[in-house]
Amino acid sequence: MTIAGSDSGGGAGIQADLKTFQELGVFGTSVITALTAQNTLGVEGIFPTTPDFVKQQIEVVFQDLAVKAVKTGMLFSPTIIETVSDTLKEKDVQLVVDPVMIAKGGANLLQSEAVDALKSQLLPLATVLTPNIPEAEVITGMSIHSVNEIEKAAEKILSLGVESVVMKGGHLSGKEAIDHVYFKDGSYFAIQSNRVNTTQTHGTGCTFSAAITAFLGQGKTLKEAIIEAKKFIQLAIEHPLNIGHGHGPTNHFAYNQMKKSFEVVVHES
Ligand SMILES: Nc1ncnc2c1ncn2[C@@H]1O[C@H](COP(=O)(O)OP(=O)(O)O)[C@@H](O)[C@H]1O
Ligand SMILES: Cc1ncc(COP(=O)(O)OP(=O)(O)O)c(N)n1
Repeated sequence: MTIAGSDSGGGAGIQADLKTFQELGVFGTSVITALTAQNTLGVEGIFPTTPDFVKQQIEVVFQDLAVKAVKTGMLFSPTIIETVSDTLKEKDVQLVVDPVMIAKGGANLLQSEAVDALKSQLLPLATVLTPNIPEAEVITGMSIHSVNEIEKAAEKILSLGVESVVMKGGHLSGKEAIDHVYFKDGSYFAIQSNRVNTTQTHGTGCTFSAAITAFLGQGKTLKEAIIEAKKFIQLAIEHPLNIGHGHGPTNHFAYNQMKKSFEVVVHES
């Protein structure tokens, strides 16, 4: 299940999640928290769903279908976060939280007053949190520029009650795109791939977290799911569709077309 906003342009949000689920052979269900009028150039409008209707969508799906894993994306407001948290805490599922805050074009996809609810209500339910660097900075109140600061921020995030955190390196510079993964039990690994010099990165975070969710739903361990999701997003970025006039979407077909010839580098400590 994905609980997220709709991207009318199809590159991020619910649409990216369902395309990822489909490519990975997983039956996707969706709970829409907001409609956005959006394309590769930016977000032009946001129309949130009422919290009661968000709850109704979740309950109706759970009453009928055996949901194995859930991800959250754009949740927009404190009341939607409270509703999603209250509803999910009754369910026995693995939860991937992508703390979507600001779109690449600069639009606010999470009201600033919603950050407290995210931290206090949703994060304690998360199997894994997948912040990019700016999101990790908002959650921790720290500024993050080095691996040392990434580790300190991860410790702070783990203290909020999440089981594990993937500190995504997409927003840093360097020849490699490195994601650092920390677990509550103190274990750690990092996954490294070549940084692609491209503007075709709309929806990278949504696609990556949806792939983790799909692999968890198929029964992979969290570590296996994160590593395989990194392959999915790397191939999706490396083979862009080159559509639209702004930040184009990633290519959800690439993993199935090319995965046999590709591995990412995993560092353990
Ligand atoms: N230019 C890039 N080349 C290779 N991998 C990237 C690139 N940009 C992002 N990634 C990867 O895509 C995933 C999503 O990261 P990121 O873009 O930081 O998330 P978000 O969309 O939330 O900002 C991460 O695994 C990150 O390492
Ligand atoms: C409806 C919706 N949800 C999430 C996002 C942000 O997605 P993300 O994967 O972080 O990609 P960018 O916005 O950074 O390209 C969105 N734009 N719309």
